[in-house]
Amino acid sequence: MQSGKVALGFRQSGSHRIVDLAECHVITPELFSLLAPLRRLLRSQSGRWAVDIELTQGDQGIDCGLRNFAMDGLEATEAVLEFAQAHSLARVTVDLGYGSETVWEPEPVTVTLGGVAVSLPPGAFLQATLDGEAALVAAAREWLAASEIVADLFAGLGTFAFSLAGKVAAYEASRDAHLVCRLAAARSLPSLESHHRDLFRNPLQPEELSRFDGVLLDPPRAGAREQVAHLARSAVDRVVYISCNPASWAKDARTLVDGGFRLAELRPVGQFRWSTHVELASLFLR
Ligand SMILES: C[S@@+](CC[C@H](N)C(=O)[O-])C[C@H]1O[C@@H](n2cnc3c(N)ncnc32)[C@H](O)[C@@H]1O
Repeated sequence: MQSGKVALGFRQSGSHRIVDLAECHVITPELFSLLAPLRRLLRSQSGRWAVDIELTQGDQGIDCGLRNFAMDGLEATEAVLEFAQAHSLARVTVDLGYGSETVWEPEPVTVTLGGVAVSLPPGAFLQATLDGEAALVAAAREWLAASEIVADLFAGLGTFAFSLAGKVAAYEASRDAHLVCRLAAARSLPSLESHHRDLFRNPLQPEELSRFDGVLLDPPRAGAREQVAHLARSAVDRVVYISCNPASWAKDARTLVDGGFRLAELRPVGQFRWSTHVELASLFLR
């Protein structure tokens, strides 16, 4: 955004250039319909800004997070509130470098995971699309149907944990995500326990893993080198590995195979249409 001129869209592949979106067949029509009003809102701000905008469809409507957005003074604040009200947004948060500040949230925002409403912390990780999420969850449910107690590692808000049939112990490093998962589980799914844990620095040890008859992991792009090394040395014989990065998945898969696992099934999930990005759902057995 530069003195009244606004380019609103995604970055061009391999570049910092923003491609100003005229149409988009990737995001949902509901999200796309917000782009014109967002352009008007951004145009009302003075100066040169690179604003990061995050739009999420929650149970109550659209959650809009604005980062590096100068909401200085009463007029700017009123413009944001009018924008939120006019478009029936579920929430607007503004982050000027000190964390997300909620400026509009008539009702607490939730997302429903496995039938359970879970509070949505601003900026929390969610799978990018509902159908991508459904395909990944279906694979996990199928492969872990007979498991009585499952560890869900890198669990986030509980996308998988709330959808699995047996008892689940969820492990997650983000405090916000762990706390909302714990709260929703206490209210609606007592068979789910949520643990706050950094699995890079403090992965589950082979003896801790021995109480599980299935382990699901869904790490960030870097993969889960330390955790997978412990899994390879554990007594666990069923691992469901969900990955957003085939390169780190391949390295971790090598470690599992060297530890005696075989790759029983692999399902690519094209969650990001018209991109080369692919998610993997995989089942390792021994
Ligand atoms: C790809 S997301 C998956 C989240 C969840 N499984 C889902 O489908 O919504 C990876 C998750 O790993 C968490 N994470 C990142 N580094 C971590 C670490 N060192 N230990 C534990 N969790 C971590 C992130 O906060 C994020 O929630």
